[in-house]
Amino acid sequence: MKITFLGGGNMAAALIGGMVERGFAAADIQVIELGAEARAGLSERFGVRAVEAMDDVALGCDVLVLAVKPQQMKAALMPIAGRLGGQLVISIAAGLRLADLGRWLGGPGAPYTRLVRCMPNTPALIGAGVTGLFADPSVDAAGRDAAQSILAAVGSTVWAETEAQMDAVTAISGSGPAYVFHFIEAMEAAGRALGFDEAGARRLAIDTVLGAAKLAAGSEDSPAVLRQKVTSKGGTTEAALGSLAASGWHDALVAAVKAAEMRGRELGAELGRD
Ligand SMILES: NC(=O)C1=CN([C@@H]2O[C@H](COP(=O)(O)OP(=O)(O)OC[C@H]3O[C@@H](n4cnc5c(N)ncnc54)[C@H](OP(=O)(O)O)[C@@H]3O)[C@@H](O)[C@H]2O)C=CC1
Ligand SMILES: O=C(O)[C@@H]1CCC=N1
Repeated sequence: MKITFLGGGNMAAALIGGMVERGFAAADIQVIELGAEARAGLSERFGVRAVEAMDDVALGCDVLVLAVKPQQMKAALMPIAGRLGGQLVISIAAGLRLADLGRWLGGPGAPYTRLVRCMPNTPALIGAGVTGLFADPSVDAAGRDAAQSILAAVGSTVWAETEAQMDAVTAISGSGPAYVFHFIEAMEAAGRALGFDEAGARRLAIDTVLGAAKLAAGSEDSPAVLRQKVTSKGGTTEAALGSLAASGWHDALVAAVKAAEMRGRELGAELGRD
C-alpha cells in the first residue's frame, strides 16, 4: 500500500514514525511538506521521500492522508482538485466535514466521496495512539479496512456512528494528550514546591500517570472504584480529592472538553462556508 501524506508536521510525523516502527516500508511512504527543515527531518528520521509539491509519483498512491491544518486545507487541495483517480483519502483534520473536503477535492460539480475522516493522537509515535474513524457511506469495506489497517498499526481504533461524533473524538482523545501533559506539569510543579528536584518530581509525576493508566486499562474495576481503593478514610487522598472538588476540577475538565468539541464544530462551519 503506497501512502502519501499531504503535510508533514507534528501529527504526520507521529503517524509516519509509528508506522515505520511497526513494519510499514519507508519506501512506500511519501510526504508533501512546504518546510525544507521539516522535509529534511522526515527523510533523516524515517527514511521517507519528502518533496515540496505534489507530483505524479506522490499522486499515484493508494492512500492520501490529508495532514495540513484545517485552515490550510482548501488551498492545499487546490493543486489536486479533480485529479484523483480512486485513491482512498483519509483526512485527519479537526472539524473539516466530509462534504466540504469532497467538494474541494472533486473539481467542478463532482464531489469526491472515497473519503474517511480519522482523528488520531500523538502517542501514535510510540504505537500507543487511539483513533476515531468515520467513513463516507459510499466507502466500501476494502476502503474502511485500509483506513483501519493504517491507524490500527499505531494504536487502538474506534469507529464513530455519526460524523458529528468526530468532533467529540477530537475533543477527548485528539486533544486529550495535551490535558494529560498539563496534569503531569502540575504534578511536577507540586513535587518541586515540596522539595524535589526537576528530575525526581518529573519521574514521580510521569510514572504515576503511566502506572494508573495501565492499571485502569487492565482492571475489571471502573476508574471510580480504583480511585476509591486509593482513598483511605480520613487519609491523604481524601484531603487532596476534597481540595480538587472544592475548586471544581471535575466540572472544569468536562467544560474544557466541551470547549474543544465546540471549537471543532466551529472550525467545520467556518471553513466549510468557503
Ligand atoms: N497535533 C495533533 O496532536 C493532532 C493534529 N491533528 C490534525 O492534524 C493536522 C495537522 O496538525 P499538526 O501536525 O499539529 O500541524 P502542523 O502545522 O505541525 O503540520 C502541518 C504541516 O503542513 C504544512 N503545510 C501547510 N500547507 C501545506 C501544503 N499546501 N502542502 C504541503 N504542506 C503544507 C505546514 O507547513 P507550515 O508550517 O509552513 O504551514 C506544516 O508543516 C491538523 O489538521 C490537525 O487538526 C489531528 C490529531 C491530533
Ligand atoms: O489542537 C488541534 O486543533 C489539533 C486537533 C486535535 C489535536 N490537535
